[in-house]
Amino acid sequence: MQTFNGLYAITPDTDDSERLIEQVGAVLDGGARILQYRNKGSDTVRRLWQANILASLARSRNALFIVNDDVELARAVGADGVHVGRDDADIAAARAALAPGAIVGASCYDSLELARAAVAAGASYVAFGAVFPSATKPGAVAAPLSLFAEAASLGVPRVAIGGITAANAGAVVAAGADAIAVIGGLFEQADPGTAARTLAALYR
Ligand SMILES: Cc1ncc(COP(=O)(O)OP(=O)(O)O)c(N)n1
Ligand SMILES: Cc1nc(C(=O)O)sc1CCOP(=O)(O)O
Ligand SMILES: [Mg+2]
Repeated sequence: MQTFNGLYAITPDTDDSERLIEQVGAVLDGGARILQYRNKGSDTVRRLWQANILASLARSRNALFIVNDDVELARAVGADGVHVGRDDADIAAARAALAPGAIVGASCYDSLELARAAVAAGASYVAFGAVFPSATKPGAVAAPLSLFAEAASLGVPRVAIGGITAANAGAVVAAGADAIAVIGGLFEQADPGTAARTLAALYR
């Protein structure tokens, strides 16, 4: 797998494809190394269309492209991988459905035990969150930053998610997160490109 670290941008739910493409282009140009297509609201046709365009955009910037939840969509657009949580496909099934070497990321919430099990099941990276209160997912469980040091021995990249912004991301990086996954801290900002540049700089 190409080095998996840095700014991990996750798309907001939107039907406005034109704006989404413009914002994602700016975020990739700002230094995001990984892009996740996450869209819980649009219909299947629009999701396929958006995912295809964003996959090309990510490829053109040498960024990894991951699809949230939907293994079939990941296959259909030739994504680098998929991200699954507790309500999604299991890790082994996702891996079996994708090309050899595909990335399968796993949500582990606030649980080191879940992370150990995910790695044993073949996860390529583990994600802990929410590290800060998230307006995108207000009900998310709170995950302490101490998890990142505790998970160092797992031997896979550790991703932080939830409420991450330019104002608090330094603490997450200092705690040991290999990547910071961000929605609102990019796509709810007046200038997503500048926000991306600020967040990506924490890994340089
Ligand atoms: C990088 C990353 N981490 C966590 C999640 C959350 O996944 P999940 O718990 O399945 O919740 P939904 O995103 O599907 O609402 C993620 N998508 N990406
Ligand atoms: C999709 C998601 N998963 C979370 C978890 O804790 O597992 S928090 C979250 C929302 C992330 O968006 P924002 O950067 O706007 O807070
Ligand atoms: Mg999910």
